[in-house]
Amino acid sequence: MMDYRTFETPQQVVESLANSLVEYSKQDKPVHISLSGGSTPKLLFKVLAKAPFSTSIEWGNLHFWWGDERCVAPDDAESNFGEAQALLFSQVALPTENIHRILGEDAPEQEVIRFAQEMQDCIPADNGLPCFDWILLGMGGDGHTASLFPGQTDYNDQNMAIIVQHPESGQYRISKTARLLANAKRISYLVMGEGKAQVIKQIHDNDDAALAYPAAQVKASQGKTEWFLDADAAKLING
Ligand SMILES: O=C1O[C@H](COP(=O)(O)O)[C@@H](O)[C@H](O)[C@H]1O
Repeated sequence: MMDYRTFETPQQVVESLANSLVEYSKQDKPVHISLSGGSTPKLLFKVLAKAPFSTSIEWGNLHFWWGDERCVAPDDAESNFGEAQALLFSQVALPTENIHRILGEDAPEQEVIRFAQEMQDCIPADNGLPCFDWILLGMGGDGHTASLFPGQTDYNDQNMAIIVQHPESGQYRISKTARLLANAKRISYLVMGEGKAQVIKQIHDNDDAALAYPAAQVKASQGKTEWFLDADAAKLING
């Protein structure tokens, strides 16, 4: 059973996630968080960059990673890291060593190995795999999540990270695998806007196994999975 949380406005959705981040940061230990890319998390980054969140979060306890990265330079407009850096990290007291970016500018064949090794070295393992405390994922209009696309995702891939080509643009990306994502303690999908409402309805109404959407399939196998939606994204599931 999926946990759907619907909020009236995008601002309310991201404030709820930001409050979770405050709580995580108060734990007296390093907390490993994986961010989503694309356009949806921009508002979350902007809200976190301002008071009260910018000042109440204990940034030194938080370690940030990404579910996927485009193989571009960090200052490219397409860079998932670049977006978070510009909107959030440059505005708050986060130690630079707590930013674990995927090096999109490096050769993907080498970077996919280096990134996997960094996760293995830094993140406590469970079931023989790094276990993230919290993974935030987005969902594309085609039901993809991270850079796991419908029709080209191997849910049993034993690697931690893979090189992927975007099915339409051909852009190279590095993504966490479905198996690694599913090993997280908590997965929260952040989905906003009317353009995603139809896919949300399908995921809500159908058995996950019947759907080809990676966003329907990738769930925390031993943890909790939630959907954080604004009213527009949820408009076809809320009577
Ligand atoms: O390509 C990507 O798309 C998804 C969704 O992006 P959005 O722009 O519709 O929010 C995102 O979660 C993923 O990280 C990204 O690389």
